[in-house]
Amino acid sequence: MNILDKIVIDKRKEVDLKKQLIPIEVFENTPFFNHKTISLSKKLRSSNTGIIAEFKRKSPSKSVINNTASVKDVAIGYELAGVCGMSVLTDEIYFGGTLDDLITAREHCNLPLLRKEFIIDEYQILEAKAFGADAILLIAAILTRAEIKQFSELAKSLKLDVLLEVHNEAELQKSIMPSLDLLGVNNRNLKTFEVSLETSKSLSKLIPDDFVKVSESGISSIEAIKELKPYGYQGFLIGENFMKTDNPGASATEFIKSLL
Ligand SMILES: O=P(O)(O)OC[C@@H](O)[C@@H](O)c1c[nH]c2ccccc12
Repeated sequence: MNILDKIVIDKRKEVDLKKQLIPIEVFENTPFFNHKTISLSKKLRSSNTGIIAEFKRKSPSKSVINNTASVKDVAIGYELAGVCGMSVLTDEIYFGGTLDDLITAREHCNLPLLRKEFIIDEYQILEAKAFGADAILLIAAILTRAEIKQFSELAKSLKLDVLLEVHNEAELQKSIMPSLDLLGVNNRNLKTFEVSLETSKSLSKLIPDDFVKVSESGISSIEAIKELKPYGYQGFLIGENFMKTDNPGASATEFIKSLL
């Protein structure tokens, strides 16, 4: 069994348990549920840097990345740096994140917020909205086409943007549909953790122009971004490169300065 299979098994248990504890009516009555969302795709279309900066404490591939940074400081720092959006990991077991991180980020910045989660159930999409998200991630490797359609249509009805993540051509072909806003190519294979920017380069030509193209993972230099831009990428999702430093916000500031 690969790590992705394990994550999905644990996620199923977690969601089934939560469903028994918190009914969706609770989400529908939260202040953020009817809040106007900020579109990540629109922001990326009009940006010349396109950085989506992530809050990530640990990961299965790297174990601890940053145990001390506060989500409040990082959200404020990322916004000051001029990033286009912030991605907040909410998976606890494998990434050390929580839904509280998402709401804390919401309270301290006006950036479009992506809930970074292994979504396998509609419940998590309602939850994302209730905790202040503007966009959700759907991972093609763990969903059928029917699920991608059902989940993305629900997200759209809640005015959430949808970032669909693929890692190869088959995942991309099975996923293309009008209810998606952003198409992300993960340079990291979630089953083996191998990272290569070539994945973004080779899949770019297969992504229709109506989607905002995002290159995800393993981006640690300005050169990488300059290399990827000619392939049509308008979004660059960066986690570790900022989070591994003492001051992720300041690192993002430096990065963006040298990009402009
Ligand atoms: O830290 P990196 O290599 O810059 O990667 C960030 C982000 O792309 C990565 O965290 C990620 C991309 N897709 C995911 C799906 C689930 C969990 C995490 C991810």
